[in-house]
Amino acid sequence: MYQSPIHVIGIGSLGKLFAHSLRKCHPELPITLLFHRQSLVDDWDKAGRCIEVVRDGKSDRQSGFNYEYVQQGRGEIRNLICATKTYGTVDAIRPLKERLGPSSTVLFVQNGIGTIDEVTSQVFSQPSSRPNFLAGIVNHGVYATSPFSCVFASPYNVVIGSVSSSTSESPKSKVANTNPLALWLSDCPNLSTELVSPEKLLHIQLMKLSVNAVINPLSAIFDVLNGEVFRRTPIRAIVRPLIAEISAVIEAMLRLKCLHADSIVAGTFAPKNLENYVSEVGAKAAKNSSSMRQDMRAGRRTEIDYINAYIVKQGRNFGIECPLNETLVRLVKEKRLVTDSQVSGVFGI
Ligand SMILES: NC(=O)C1=CN([C@@H]2O[C@H](COP(=O)(O)OP(=O)(O)OC[C@H]3O[C@@H](n4cnc5c(N)ncnc54)[C@H](OP(=O)(O)O)[C@@H]3O)[C@@H](O)[C@H]2O)C=CC1
Ligand SMILES: CC(C)(CO)C(=O)C(=O)O
Repeated sequence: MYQSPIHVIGIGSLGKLFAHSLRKCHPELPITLLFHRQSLVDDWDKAGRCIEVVRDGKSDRQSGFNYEYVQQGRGEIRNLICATKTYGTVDAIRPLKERLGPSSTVLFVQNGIGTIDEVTSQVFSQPSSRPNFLAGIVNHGVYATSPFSCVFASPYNVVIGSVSSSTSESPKSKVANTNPLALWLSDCPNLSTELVSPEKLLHIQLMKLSVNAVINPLSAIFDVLNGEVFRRTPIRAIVRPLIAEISAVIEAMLRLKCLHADSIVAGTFAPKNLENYVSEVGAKAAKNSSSMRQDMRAGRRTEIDYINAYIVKQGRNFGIECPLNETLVRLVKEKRLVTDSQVSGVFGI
């Protein structure tokens, strides 16, 4: 029944959730976990070769996975879920290049935008060698408690669609709802997956990018929970001009893309509407500590290159200056904390 097994690379919080959800819903589906470190083989044995997901305090352990050490793996990969952090994507996909081809599908489940362009140009520069690319926008909240256990802390939904990189032609598969990987995922009750057209996917990706470009860096440099970004007057003062930059860049991108995608709803990315949307999400996730704040606090690399730096880069293509985004990129990269009284000096507002 299942002719095309699934491989998962990036067995972190989301990788575990996706593998566990697929196993639970499709007990017969062959699922292979791809380990990039030899130590994961020992961790896997210690975990009893199970993935544990804890939801509402209840633990559920799923077994029956295959695993491969990436360097030793052989054979075609038909379906791949890539759940690495954005900045680790090219390094994760490159060793799999010879195993992926035009009849493979790769689903990227990541925040931000830009990884598919990098994978296209740095790994699959020949269009004839390129797999189908899907992107998943994940609105769930999951965190890992050990190498093969995680807590499904805030369930919401996943949106999946076909995507084309800006350096390639239009998506090979116009709709995700004929793709087996997308269909298997959409069967999983835990994931609440919606399959959408490439146009709608882009629209939702840009909405999520806007949210992440405001809440993530501001919560990180001021070291506050999400809700404080919209409550604290000095931080709020940055939100409006920051959104004006984001809006100008996204509208320029859409004007270009709308030649091909006229279903994108006009006006959604106008500054006022975008501000309302971003603050609504901020209110819903007010008590969350953003992923960027957590990364910065832990001294880890952040995903700023795929969020605000992406906006700065796109802005340059359209001749749009983005000084606030540039400042945020710099501060986050320097892991610099800012106090309320430093706002006017640092941001010039
Ligand atoms: N967690 C969440 O709730 C959500 C996350 N996201 C996004 O999803 C993406 C993944 O996030 P998350 O699961 O939290 O991240 P994690 O850091 O938990 O997982 C990433 C995993 O990728 C592994 N990895 C790193 N380099 C490679 C490589 N070269 N080959 C294979 N695996 C590699 C890491 O292993 P190692 O331990 O060696 O670093 C780690 O296990 C991010 O873009 C994030 O923003 C989006 C929405 C919600
Ligand atoms: C929506 C938000 C800001 C929730 O915390 C998020 O996606 C993140 O932290 O990366």
